[in-house]
Amino acid sequence: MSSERVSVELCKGINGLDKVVLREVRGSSAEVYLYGGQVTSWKNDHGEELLFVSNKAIFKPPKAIRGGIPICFPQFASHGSLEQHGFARNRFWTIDNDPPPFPTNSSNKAFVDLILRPSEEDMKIWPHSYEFRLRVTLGSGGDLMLTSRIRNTNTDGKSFSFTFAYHTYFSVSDISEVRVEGLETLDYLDNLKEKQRFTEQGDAITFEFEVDKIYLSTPTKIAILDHEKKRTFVLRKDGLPDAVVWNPWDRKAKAMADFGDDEYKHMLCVEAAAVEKPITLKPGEEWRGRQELSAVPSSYCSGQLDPQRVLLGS
Ligand SMILES: O=P(O)(O)OC[C@H]1O[C@@H](O)[C@H](O)[C@@H](O)[C@@H]1O
Repeated sequence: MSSERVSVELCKGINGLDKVVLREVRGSSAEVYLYGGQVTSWKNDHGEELLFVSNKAIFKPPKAIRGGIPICFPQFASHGSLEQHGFARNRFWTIDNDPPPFPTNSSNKAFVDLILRPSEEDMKIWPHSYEFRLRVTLGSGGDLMLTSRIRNTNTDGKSFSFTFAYHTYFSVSDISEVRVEGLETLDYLDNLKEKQRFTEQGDAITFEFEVDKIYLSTPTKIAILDHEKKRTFVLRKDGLPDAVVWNPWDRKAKAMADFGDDEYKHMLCVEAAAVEKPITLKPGEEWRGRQELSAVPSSYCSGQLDPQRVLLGS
């Protein structure tokens, strides 16, 4: 799994949990815990951490790791009868050494393939047979790509439906200096208002209090601008029409045992998701959902991403 250009190493992480470390030749890296199939670190070629993981994160089952990129499957949040965000994030995944071929070319890239199949206990709470294959790839420019392939392997002829999210926690310098572009004017369901539907106003999204919204039918590209860090995250997605934006703010932060009281200032979740319309698979069918993250240095001032706004002077 390694070449002279890139490396992929299986080693022990916190509490002796297995993790895979991906390294790219220019120095960027990523870490993936087999517990949860969860990316917990993504660093650029200066060694700067780009994802948020709480200082109070508990790296111990059954609690999901607070930060990085938890996988929400087969249920997003409380949109169903399963535990919050489903169970994939607190199961042990295994390395898949012989995955079916991928259409994308991963040569010269550091990647790892993981797989999750249901245990007998899982079948009691969600009575479906599936294969969930996750490929995590670190691109040559340090981009981080996650591709999920979920296949219905039921032998009883039954379809199943699920909701899904890559629950990405971005590390930001100061939440009050952050804006999200690409979600303006869209409809969203507000989790803080009994999932009622509203329409976002025209401006880019900024943060002054708790936010927990599911934006619907979003564009494939969303930008998260961190003015203080002079960094822009670009999230590209495929197969995932929705985008969740979450920051717990101070009151909810205090209520979470595995999250520091002030840490809400330094994180923002923007989650490529399929929530409003669950994905349904017949036996033998496979679904794919892809998220690609890049972090680019920027000197963006408000509105510079959109030349139209600069012209209008708003
Ligand atoms: O604490 P958890 O289960 O990891 O969930 C964190 C948050 O995850 C977000 O995706 C949800 O929209 C929020 O409602 C939820 O509070």
